[in-house]
Order: sequence, then C-alpha cells, then structure tokens
Amino acid sequence: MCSVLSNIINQSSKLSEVSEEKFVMSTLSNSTNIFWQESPVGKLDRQKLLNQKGCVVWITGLSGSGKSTLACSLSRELHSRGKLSYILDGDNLRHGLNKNLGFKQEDRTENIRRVGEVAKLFADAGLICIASLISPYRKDRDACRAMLPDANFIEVFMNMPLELCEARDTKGLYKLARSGKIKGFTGIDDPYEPPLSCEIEIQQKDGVCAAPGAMAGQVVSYLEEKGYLQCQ
Ligand SMILES: Nc1ncnc2c1ncn2[C@@H]1O[C@H](COP(=O)(O)OS(=O)(=O)O)[C@@H](OP(=O)(O)O)[C@H]1O
Ligand SMILES: Nc1ncnc2c1ncn2[C@@H]1O[C@H](COP(=O)(O)OP(=O)(O)O)[C@@H](O)[C@H]1O
Repeated sequence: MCSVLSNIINQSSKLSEVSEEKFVMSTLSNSTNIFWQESPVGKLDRQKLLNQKGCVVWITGLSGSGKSTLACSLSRELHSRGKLSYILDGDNLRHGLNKNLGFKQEDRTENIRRVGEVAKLFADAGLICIASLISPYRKDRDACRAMLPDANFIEVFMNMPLELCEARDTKGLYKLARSGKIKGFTGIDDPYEPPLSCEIEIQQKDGVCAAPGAMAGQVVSYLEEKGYLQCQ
C-alpha cells in the first residue's frame, strides 16, 4: 500500500515538472493516457550549437503582396550570415501536408493551425522558421502566436494595396476571381483582417515598394536588435 502511494506521489510530482503548456496540450487532445516524453537535448542546447535563437517570422498579407519574395530574400540573407532558417510557404504546403484543405473559412483555419504547429516545432529545433501564408483571420494568427513561448512570434504584415497586388496578378488568379471563375478569393469576395498590432509592417513609401533585399533587411535588423541572431 505504502509503495503504491509513493508511486502515485512520484508520478504526480513528475507531472508537475512538465510545463503547464505541455500539460494542456496533452489534456486537450482526443487521445487519453498520453504522457509528454522529455528529450535529453533541449532547445537551449540546439540554440547554442547554432548560435541563434529559434523563432517564427510569420508573414501575412494578400495574394501578390510579396510574402514569398520576402521569405526567399530573408532566407538567403540569413543563410549568408550563417543562420539556419526554413520557409513554410502556404502554396507549397497545400501540395502535401494540407492537400485535403480548400479555402472556406474552416479550412483556412485548420491550414493555419497545422502550419502554426509545424512552425512551433521548427522554432523548438532552434531554427528561424519563416511562415508565408495569407492567413486572413486575426484569431488564427493570434492562436499561432499563443502556441509560442515569450515573444518568439514575429508577425510581419505585407501592407500592400489591393490595387498593386491585383495589378501584379502573377498567377492570373485575381482576373479569374473578378470574372467569377474563382469564388471566395481573398480581398475580392473573401475577407482579409489586417493585424491590429504586429512587430513589423512593410508598406510602400510615396507609392514605391522597397526592393526585396531592403524588405529583408528590415526584418534582419529586427531579429538582430532582439538578439535572435546569436545565443549567449
Ligand atoms: N480562394 C483563394 N483565396 C486566396 N488564395 C487562393 C485561393 N485559391 C487559390 N489560392 C492560392 O493559394 C495561395 C494561398 O494559400 P494559403 O495557404 O497561404 O492561404 S490561407 O492562409 O489559408 O488563406 C495563394 O498564394 P499566394 O498568391 O502566394 O498568396 C494563391 O495562389
Ligand atoms: N518588393 C518588391 N518589389 C518589386 N516586385 C515585387 C516585390 N515583392 C514582390 N514583388 C513581385 O510581386 C509578385 C508577387 O510576389 P509574391 O512574393 O509571389 O507574392 P505573394 O507570395 O504574397 O503572393 C511577384 O512577381 C514578385 O516578383
């Protein structure tokens, strides 16, 4: 009896060592009787190895606003500085992980939730994870922010006018949406909710859009200033 009791006490003290966040993740799942498995090498160890801090740079904005262009330029710049990053691009993920999702509101919400979870894993691995998705709903982006500890979610708003995005129309999708051949296209007949407060906003100055390298420079400066590009 005594050893049963001490086992229970042992188990519950082990559980209390597990962070609140991890415990909540376990209890909210549909699975029962699952336990968090700790790993012998932690986030801090990995960050030291990489000399950087894991985080998520979340780029949101209309189709054609320049999300992928910024993601690519940022990733190149970080690589040239010896920093490890990885791009999660909405379009690309819809070829695999999210291939069963469409563009109705609940599908977009599930799309963002899954990418948020993947981004969280990359950040935990110590990488600078660059997520580039329209992510039109504020509550979905905020839910991803809430998945990450501290201030490790850096929201970048590509604040470009619809007219510019539509004029670019690299994929011809705006034209199809205007002619009614695509229904529920963001910015045309589907909503986009701009961030109320984000870490970085990228917009035109005097009607001119900065070059991709300059936009990436704005993000790199932020990461540098906040200490993400080193690990003491
Ligand atoms: N209805 C509709 N609305 C918006 N976008 C559409 C739609 N249908 C297809 N596409 C193409 O899908 C790309 C956006 O995928 P995302 O995963 O980023 O979208 S979302 O975050 O779930 O809203 C988007 O890519 P980007 O242009 O790079 O933004 C489009 O190419
Ligand atoms: N800063 C920029 N200056 C000039 N052209 C840009 C800039 N950013 C993006 N573009 C162009 O706009 C188009 C759409 O950019 P893209 O990155 O594909 O947008 P999104 O990923 O948001 O759909 C592309 O042809 C790209 O070359």
